Amino acid sequence: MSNTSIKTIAVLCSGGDSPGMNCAIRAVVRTAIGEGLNIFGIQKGYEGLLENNIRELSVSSVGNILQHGGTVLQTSRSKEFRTPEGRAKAARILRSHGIDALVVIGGDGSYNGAMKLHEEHGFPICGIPGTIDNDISGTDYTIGFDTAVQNAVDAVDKIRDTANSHARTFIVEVMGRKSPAIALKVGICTGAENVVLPTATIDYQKIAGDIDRGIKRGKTSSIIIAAEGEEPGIGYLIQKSLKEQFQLEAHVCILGHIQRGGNPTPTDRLIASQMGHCAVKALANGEKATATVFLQGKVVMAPLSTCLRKKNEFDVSEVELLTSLSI
Ligand SMILES: Nc1ncnc2c1ncn2[C@@H]1O[C@H](COP(=O)(O)OP(=O)(O)O)[C@@H](O)[C@H]1O
Ligand SMILES: O=P(O)(O)OC[C@H]1O[C@](O)(COP(=O)(O)O)[C@@H](O)[C@@H]1O
Ligand SMILES: [Mg+2]
Repeated sequence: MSNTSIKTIAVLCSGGDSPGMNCAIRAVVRTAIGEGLNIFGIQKGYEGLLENNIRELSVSSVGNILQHGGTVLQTSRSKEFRTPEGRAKAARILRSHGIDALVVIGGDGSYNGAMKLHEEHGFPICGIPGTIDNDISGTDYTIGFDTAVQNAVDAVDKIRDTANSHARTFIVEVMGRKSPAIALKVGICTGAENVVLPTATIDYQKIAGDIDRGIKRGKTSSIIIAAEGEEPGIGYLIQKSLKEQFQLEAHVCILGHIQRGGNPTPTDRLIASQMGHCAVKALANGEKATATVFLQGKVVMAPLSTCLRKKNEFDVSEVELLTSLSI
């Protein structure tokens, strides 16, 4: 049972959806009810909150959802919530339902919004990291990353089949904005000849040299994994440069949103369930501004303030691994 004055919690998803969000929602709802709390679902993230799109949830509202990708609560990106006036309106709407704490499932942007809501209006907040990009500071893992990598690896394996049959080079563009995480992991797991990361300058000479060396030693295909960067389409720029500078022909495949859908992997289901459970326990225990994080293989709590930064650093040893295995 809750040992604070908190009686009613609400949960929302915000930013890009990610597979496993439904597992987190289910865990939040069922843990809250187990703690004797009322639990509300806010539809469509901060935008839905500002439209008062809120309903009470029950144990059965979240039945039969954990195996599905996407989010039953839906999600959004909201300009209005970025303004102090928007957040004041959100606070008024939350209070009108008797809601006294909020669980936000989302990425670094959603966390920054939640932190402001806490600082400006005193709402206790607990964040659950949900984004395929694995780019939130303070946590080794964000829900959906494993499924997105799995989806991309499946796709690249298929591309490899046709690339081999025609002796072709493919540039496969993966999601992740400024985060190198998906590109690097997919590159290692598919035996890519090269990975182009969002923060690095592109070394076309090296890419062309690697492809040429591979062909000379009898390789029948080459795959370059490119992280999309701020906007999709970098694959076509790489294609153009390889053609113009080295007369090298390459095909482009942008995997896009296919990476973000589909049934969550067991890893995502497990971590999301643990995080949803811990988030409610933390609020029920009187925590004011925390987030669930995954550190050293365990779900634990951390101050929300340590999770507000977008993470785009990567482990150099992973690049070394990829490079040394793709000779
Ligand atoms: N600095 C901020 N201040 C207030 N709200 C923000 C801020 N950054 C993001 N948000 C809110 O969070 C939403 C989701 O952020 P976004 O960066 O798109 O996704 P993610 O949370 O997945 O990183 C935004 O549409 C906006 O409403
Ligand atoms: O949904 P949109 O607007 O197409 O955004 C695509 C972006 O969303 C993501 O899938 C996830 O981003 P967030 O989780 O930070 O919102 C990125 O990998 C991708 O660049
Ligand atoms: Mg983000």
